[in-house]
Formats: sequence, C-alpha cells, structure tokens
Amino acid sequence: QFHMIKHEDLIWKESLGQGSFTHVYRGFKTHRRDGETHTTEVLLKVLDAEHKNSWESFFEAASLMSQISHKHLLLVYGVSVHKSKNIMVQEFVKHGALDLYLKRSSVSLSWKLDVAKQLACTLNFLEEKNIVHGNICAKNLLLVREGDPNSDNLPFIKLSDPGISVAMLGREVVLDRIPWVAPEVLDMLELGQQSDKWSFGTTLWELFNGGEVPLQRLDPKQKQQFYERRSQLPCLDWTELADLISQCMEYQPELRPSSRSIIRHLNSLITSDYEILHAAGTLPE
Ligand SMILES: N#Cc1ccc(Nc2nc(N)cc(-n3ccc(CO)n3)n2)cc1
Repeated sequence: QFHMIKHEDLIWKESLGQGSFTHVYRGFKTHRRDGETHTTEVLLKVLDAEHKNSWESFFEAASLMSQISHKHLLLVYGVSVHKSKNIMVQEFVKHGALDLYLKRSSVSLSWKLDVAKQLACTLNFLEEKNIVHGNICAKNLLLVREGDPNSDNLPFIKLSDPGISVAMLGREVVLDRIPWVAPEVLDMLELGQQSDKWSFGTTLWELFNGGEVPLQRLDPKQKQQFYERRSQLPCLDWTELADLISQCMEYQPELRPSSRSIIRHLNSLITSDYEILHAAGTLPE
C-alpha cells in the first residue's frame, strides 16, 4: 500500500534536526516522466537504527496518512529502504514545525484562532473517517504558509504523520508525552477517538502560550502524579478559550466535546473584543 522510492532517486541535503526516534533532512526526489527528469523538494524522515523493530509501526503511521487525502494532512510520497535505513519521503513544508515557529515569532490572536480552526476541521475529518491520529501536538503541525500580520492572508497548516504508535513505545516515553497523551491511554495503552480531543486541548494550550512546553520541568514520575491528581494545565486569561481547553482535557473521555461542537465553540470566539481589550491593557496580562 505504499509507493517504494529507489534510494538512488533521493538527493540528501542538510539535516533539519530530529524528532523523538527520527532524523529529518531536506532533500529532493527525482523521477523520470516521458523521458524528462523532474526533481521535487522533499523532507526525508529517517527512523533511528536502534528503533528498527518499530519500523512497521513507523510505516503504518505513514500509510495511514497516504490512504486518506485532505488539504490539512501532510502528503507522504512513499518510503525508501536502504541497507538498515528506513526512510519516509514527505512533501517539504516551507516553514517547518509550529512549536519552533511559535517560539521565535509573535503572531496575532486571529492568526492563532485560525490555526486552531484548521486543526479542529482536520480533527473533524479524521473523526468522520473513524481514524485516530494519536500524536496531535504543535511539533506535528507544519506551517505551509506563514500568513503575514499586516495583510490579512492567513496561515495554513498541515498535520504530520503520527510517528510510531504509542502502543509500541516504552512506558517512560509514554509518560514523557504527558500532557499530550490522554490519561486513559496511559492505563490501557489503547487510543480511542476521544484521545485525540485531549491532545487537541494540549495543542491549543501550546498555541496560545507562545509555544511554551507544558509541564516542561516535570520528570516522568511527577508527570504521572499530574494525572493521578487530575490536575489541569495553568489556565489562560482568555476564559472562553480556557473553557474549551478544559472541556477537551476532561479526564472522562466521553465528556469531551464532539469535534463539531469544538468548531462551533471556536467560531463563537470573537477575537475583536478580546484583542481590543487586551491591546488596551485593560485585561490582566
Ligand atoms: N529551518 C527550518 C525548516 C525545518 C523543516 C521544514 N520542513 C518540514 N517539512 C516536513 N514535511 C516536516 C518537517 N518536520 C520538522 C520536524 C518534524 C517532526 O515531525 N517534521 N519539516 C522547513 C524549514
């Protein structure tokens, strides 16, 4: 169910950093069509050799993304296996991962709200297809278009592949994914439709907190206690948004809102009055 890409058709450029079990590189793939050679810029995601045994989970994740197509889902061209290297070949997204972008750029409230709506629509699409992503977080949101503050052309994001399934990961790694991984996943290591809602709540928190890493200073043990005590993330000063985040981060999965009501809630958030009041400095910082 995958397009296999020959290793000799790949051109490797600079390293762009690393995910949890992968290294990402910019590159090109070449393909011949009616006698002409075309090159396409790609992102090469290499699975670390020491995680070889989870390569089928790595590819399963990618094949999930190539079975369905949606404007906000990352395009995976195929996979390439060469010697001991498992490589996923993805469309290259110009501005990279959202978590880094948020740390180094300041964006308006309406920019953030628009990104939130795009993610909510993607969540709704996956829910209607009964597909659980399992790793929604700002690091897995890619910025296709920046959108610029002055004019009103808005940003455009794509959701990346979920990577190795949480069921394949060791407990330590799963604990370290607190507060993105839903509490029920910790107990029964089974991803349900509702668990993506929880991660969506955490991602909203990242988005509206300038890419700050939630619970960054806690070690795995303290993170586990965070869930045992049914704790919540520090709430934002925008109460309407804080309410949505806490509804998504409800410890009882069945009480989390449907993706449709999440979209309705986001549409009801008018940035104008909040933005004006915030700018006027009348709201607490
Ligand atoms: N400076 C810079 C810069 C870095 C990356 C891109 N592009 C890109 N395209 C993708 N398809 C996926 C990714 N990822 C980055 C982390 C992960 C982890 O999942 N993916 N980055 C563009 C600019």
